[in-house]
Amino acid sequence: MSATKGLEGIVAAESKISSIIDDTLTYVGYNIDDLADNASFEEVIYLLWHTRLPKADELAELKQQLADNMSIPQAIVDQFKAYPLSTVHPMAALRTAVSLLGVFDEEADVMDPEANYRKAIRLQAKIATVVTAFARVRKGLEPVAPKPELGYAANFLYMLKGEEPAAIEVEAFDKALVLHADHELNASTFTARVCVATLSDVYSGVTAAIGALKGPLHGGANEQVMKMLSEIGSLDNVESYIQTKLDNKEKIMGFGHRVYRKGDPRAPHLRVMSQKLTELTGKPELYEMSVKIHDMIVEQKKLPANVDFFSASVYDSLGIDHDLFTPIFAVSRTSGWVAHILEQYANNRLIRPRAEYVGPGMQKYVPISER
Ligand SMILES: CC(=O)SCCNC(=O)CCNC(=O)[C@H](O)C(C)(C)COP(=O)(O)OP(=O)(O)OC[C@H]1O[C@@H](n2cnc3c(N)ncnc32)[C@H](O)[C@@H]1OP(=O)(O)O
Ligand SMILES: O=C([O-])CC(=O)C(=O)O
Repeated sequence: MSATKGLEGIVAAESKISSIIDDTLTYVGYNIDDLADNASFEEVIYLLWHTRLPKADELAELKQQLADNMSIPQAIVDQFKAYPLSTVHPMAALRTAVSLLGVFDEEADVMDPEANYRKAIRLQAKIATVVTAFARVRKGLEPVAPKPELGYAANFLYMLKGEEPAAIEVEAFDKALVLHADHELNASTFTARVCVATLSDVYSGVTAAIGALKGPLHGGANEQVMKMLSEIGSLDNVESYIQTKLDNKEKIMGFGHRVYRKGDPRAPHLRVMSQKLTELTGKPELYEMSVKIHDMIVEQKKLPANVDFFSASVYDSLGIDHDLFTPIFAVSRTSGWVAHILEQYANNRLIRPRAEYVGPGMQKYVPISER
């Protein structure tokens, strides 16, 4: 037995949900470019959960179900108020709150497919409220109740800021949600599947996935990209900052990918949005800096940008706090996690690989007094 470091190239599950073949990403066979340009996030949720696009009445029903389930237990808001708010990261708050949602869901451990689907809707609906409520509570503000007549993306921005977003903001945010919704067997989705393959519950699977997404090698990279852009500060500083990092053999966040070689097909969509939004908000330098970084990394490291690189300047342009970028990724990816969890339950087998033992050979126990 010999180990493959990082399970690179190992096919660990069959899935009908999304595929990456020759650098092309599809959700259920629909090209991500097509979906990014045409589908709403709610349509994508339906697609991932039912492996087909919804008809008009089915989409209306899902939107209604999401709107009806957005409120969260007051106990979660009260918990937030008790946190050390100046230091707690929103991803830690989210991880804990999703676990708490499970505590308050009477059906949490009911394992039939209908109950699991109802939980999927509740979780997808409430996770937007959880993230926005935490974002407000830590600023000493009260959470804003969702408006049932708004779509998912608009409601998120409304609950975050307390005012209805402009159409262009909704369009950009909705597209970002579509682009982040699913991605084959990425680290957090794999984590979710491993968790529920023990027949643990949906909330445990998503809580585990949030923990995996939090790391800077995965979803946490978008916040780190913004940190880097803020540190660089101006177009003039890009070259020396990036060159120093490269000379020191440091990783540049938002670049590289385990699966894509030619490039992440989501990045060009985010790049276009970044250009448009930074111009609109009067911060075109942020986009120009991003492009300069991009060109240096592509030229010197031959590494293309991944989904996290241009999303940073997109979310910044939408006036979103930088440490909320990864929680927003989680809000979108919940749709994919849940799709994979339901798929895992439908054809389950415990996921239990082996480890190649590389420690010492057989040893004889030595009493503590003789060590
Ligand atoms: C949503 C997402 O999760 S997308 C990914 C988000 N993560 C990031 O943007 C973090 C930065 N990128 C990375 O760390 C990596 O590219 C990963 C984690 C995404 C993929 O990692 P892996 O497939 O394991 O590649 P690995 O980390 O082994 O890198 C291979 C080589 O490329 C280099 N490399 C990879 N990414 C980068 C980068 N962003 N900057 C500089 N060098 C890099 C590594 O240093 C390594 O070089 P070496 O062979 O000389 O040691
Ligand atoms: O697939 C991966 O390894 C990471 C990624 O891009 C994602 O989860 O969107």
